[in-house]
Amino acid sequence: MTTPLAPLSQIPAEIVTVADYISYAQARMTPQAWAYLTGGAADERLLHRNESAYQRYQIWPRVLRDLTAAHTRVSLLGKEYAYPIFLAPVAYQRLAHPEGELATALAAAAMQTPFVVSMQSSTDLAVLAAQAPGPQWLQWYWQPDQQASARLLTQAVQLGVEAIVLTVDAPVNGVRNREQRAQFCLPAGVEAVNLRGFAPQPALVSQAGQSPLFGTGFLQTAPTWAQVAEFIQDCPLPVFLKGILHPGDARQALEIGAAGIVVSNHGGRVLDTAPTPLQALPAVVQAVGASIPVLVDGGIRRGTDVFIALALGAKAVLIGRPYMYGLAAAGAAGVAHVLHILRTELEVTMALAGCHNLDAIQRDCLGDAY
Ligand SMILES: Cc1cc2nc3c(=O)[nH]c(=O)nc-3n(C[C@H](O)[C@H](O)[C@H](O)COP(=O)(O)O)c2cc1C
Ligand SMILES: CC(C)CC(=O)C(=O)O
Repeated sequence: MTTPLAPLSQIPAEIVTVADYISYAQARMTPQAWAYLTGGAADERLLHRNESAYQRYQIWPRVLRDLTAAHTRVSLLGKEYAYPIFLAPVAYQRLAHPEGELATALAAAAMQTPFVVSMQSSTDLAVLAAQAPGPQWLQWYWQPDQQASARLLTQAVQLGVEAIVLTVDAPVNGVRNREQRAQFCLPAGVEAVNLRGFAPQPALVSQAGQSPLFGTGFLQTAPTWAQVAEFIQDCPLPVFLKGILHPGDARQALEIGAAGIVVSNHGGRVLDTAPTPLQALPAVVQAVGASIPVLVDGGIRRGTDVFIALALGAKAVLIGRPYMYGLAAAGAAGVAHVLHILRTELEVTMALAGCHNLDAIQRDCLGDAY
């Protein structure tokens, strides 16, 4: 087996797109970690559809508009962000780079954009808060251990976390065949450090003849609407729900007091036959109206993709794998460069589509989907 290369100390001039990072990232990870990072569920159809969905739209060029005061600022929950491209929660980032989440947090701070830290972060939340000054949100999986949950939430508030992003689409991992084939497991030294002290989750039973999931106790850790409503009510921070696709679920999220929604299929890692976020987005936006912000993630690889998502009603987007490619290839500099590439592409797209700010990006900027 070939040993992964060391991270790049300088970014080569030939890396000019997100896709250019892929081969550099792969050469710097073990095949097992690569399977975890890039894989999707089952046959990975959705993983590919998430990206190809963006190719169904065209963007109308509009000419001769005044762009002298153009900007990409976006207001969310009473705060202004420089541009609408945020970093999605990705677990165990020390699989990609020895500095893991700390490198990502430093890049996010330098690039002035929120980093949603995964609850399964391989770096301590306190270390991130102490060493990286940028806005941090915390992704959350509802936990049956209420005492440990309350302790972590209190700590997050004290550390200045600005919002909670409660992931609701993965009560159980999808069937991840690529990970299984690669026999992925966490290497020594990479663990969910913020969950130390939490009661262990029941294990899935996989003996022939026994129900592998139902009745094992595993789903006792899966929350219901009532538990999420209670969580939102008790939480001192605004709570986004991540992993909503159906407009009925979006309405229910609004009813129970969610501060926002992330339309997502978990990057194609849960149910391979789910709709793409881009397909689901317009109906979700219609269901909740202007009352709460709707964000979207999954398959965004170009600034034009960001533009299309905004035109279909998203307030901002999140990226997952793109910044992990940057992280694996070149640490904090790679993450920052990926953000810079996408931000540049978005601004160029806006200029060519005649949009001087994000409010100008509307549905009629797009040609019909085919
Ligand atoms: C390796 C990996 C780990 C992830 N870990 C989490 C996680 O801990 N919590 C979560 O809510 N979503 C997680 N996600 C999903 C991402 O937050 C996001 O929804 C997805 O990556 C977006 O799709 P994209 O990778 O095409 O940008 C993970 C995704 C990847 C690729
Ligand atoms: C620890 C995992 C459940 C993190 C995750 O959400 C993922 O791998 O997609």
